[in-house]
Amino acid sequence: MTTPLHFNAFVMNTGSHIHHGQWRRPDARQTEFNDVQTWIHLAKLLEAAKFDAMFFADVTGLYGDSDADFDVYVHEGLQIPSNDPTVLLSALAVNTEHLGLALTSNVVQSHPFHFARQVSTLDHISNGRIAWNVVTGMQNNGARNFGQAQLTDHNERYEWAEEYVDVTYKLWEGSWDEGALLKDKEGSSFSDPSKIHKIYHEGKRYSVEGPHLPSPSPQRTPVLYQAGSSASGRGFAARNAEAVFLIAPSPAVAAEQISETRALAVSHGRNADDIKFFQGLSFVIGDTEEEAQAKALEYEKYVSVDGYLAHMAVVDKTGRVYDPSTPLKDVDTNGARGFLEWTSRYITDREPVVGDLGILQARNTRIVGTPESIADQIEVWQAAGIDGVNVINWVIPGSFEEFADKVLPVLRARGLAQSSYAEGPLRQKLFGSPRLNERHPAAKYRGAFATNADVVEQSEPQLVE
Ligand SMILES: Cc1cc2nc3c(=O)[nH]c(=O)nc-3n(C[C@H](O)[C@H](O)[C@H](O)COP(=O)(O)O)c2cc1C
Repeated sequence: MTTPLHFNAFVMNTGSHIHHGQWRRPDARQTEFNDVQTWIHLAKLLEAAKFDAMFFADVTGLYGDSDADFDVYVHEGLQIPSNDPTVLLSALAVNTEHLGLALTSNVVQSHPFHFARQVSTLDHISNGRIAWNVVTGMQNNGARNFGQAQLTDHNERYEWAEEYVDVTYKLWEGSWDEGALLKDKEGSSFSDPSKIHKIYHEGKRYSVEGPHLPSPSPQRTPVLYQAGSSASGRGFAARNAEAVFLIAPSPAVAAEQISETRALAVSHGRNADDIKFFQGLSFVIGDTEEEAQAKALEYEKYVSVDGYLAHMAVVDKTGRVYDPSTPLKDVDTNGARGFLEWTSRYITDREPVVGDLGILQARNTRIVGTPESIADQIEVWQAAGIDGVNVINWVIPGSFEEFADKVLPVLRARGLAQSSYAEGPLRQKLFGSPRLNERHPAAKYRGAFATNADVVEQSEPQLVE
């Protein structure tokens, strides 16, 4: 019995998200990222192809340890200019019916009371199709944009995230009981005060009285996405996430990360299959192997080595990207050292240079082949334990159009992709139930504030001004 995989389109509301340089291609429409119609068109295309969700990445600033190379970011359109996905999703919600809509929001960027309200509003607008990718950031510049001197220490960022999600869980799950919203015209009561509660959160960073202002949305808590890979990141994901993202270099590495995180989830009282794992992959599709290889070379002509280097923060101590001809052994950077070492080991027949990093990044997790051979490769990833794929694009909308037209039919014929949407909110489509299960840490807040004096009894009569 084969189990269908889930498919997300991994995008960002910007010109150059992952595969840097490709926006220069004549068929690339990511240059029209400011035009809402670009995204509406893509969302409709994805829905027609029965993708599970459209997943927007986001950042709060520029990459780089020491402000990296500002010129490179600007010339490459490397995540600048970029727009806020949270705002964009409301436009996509009213133009689609079944597609999941996932936003990324960093704990640094908005107060949890405000953020929880925005998400509840979106979940109402979309009839329960919202997911939240919880991130803590990797950018000093992104932290400085929100008044921090620099990026908060790694472990502390995840402690911060724990408090942040805790506030939102209290608001989403605990503040309003079921049946609180009455809209009772004859009885003259809009809502039942005995079923709406303040949360009185007092923590290290936040003090939030409540109640939550929106009434419960279809999912209450949005589907929770996370991509932590460090020990503290994986711990956070094991406790909180319902979907975890990997960009593992091979199925074997993915299998290891998946089994470790599943075991951690079990140690936190959850079931191993309470979390679904999505591997990021990009595809170059040809009708023959030769055609696919030729297309891959053609994509490589557009690769911006500088763009990949700046994204990886492979910059010297003054923040400049290295010249592509610099031997790797001469690179002294605080950026992606692991990838540098891996590249040095991979290229053994000549002196590896900085330019190799860019090309290898473009090839990383790329599958080149016919629809049939791509489906074979996806089966290998599934055997390693993944539940889904985040499809990374070269061009918008072409990469998704091709995947939908050529690869999905082959996957469908093998029982590896859904051919229709299940009923209900996004969580119901993914897990069979619209609300978080009772093993999730947010579930403990259901009914937890019922002993708080209810809102109306507690407040003093107010004069209307
Ligand atoms: C597929 C994927 C998508 C991600 N999207 C974002 C994003 O949109 N914004 C962001 O700040 N970080 C993003 N990250 C980074 C992760 O949130 C996380 O910080 C990173 O994987 C490093 O893990 P660590 O925080 O445990 O060290 C993403 C990571 C992956 C693998």
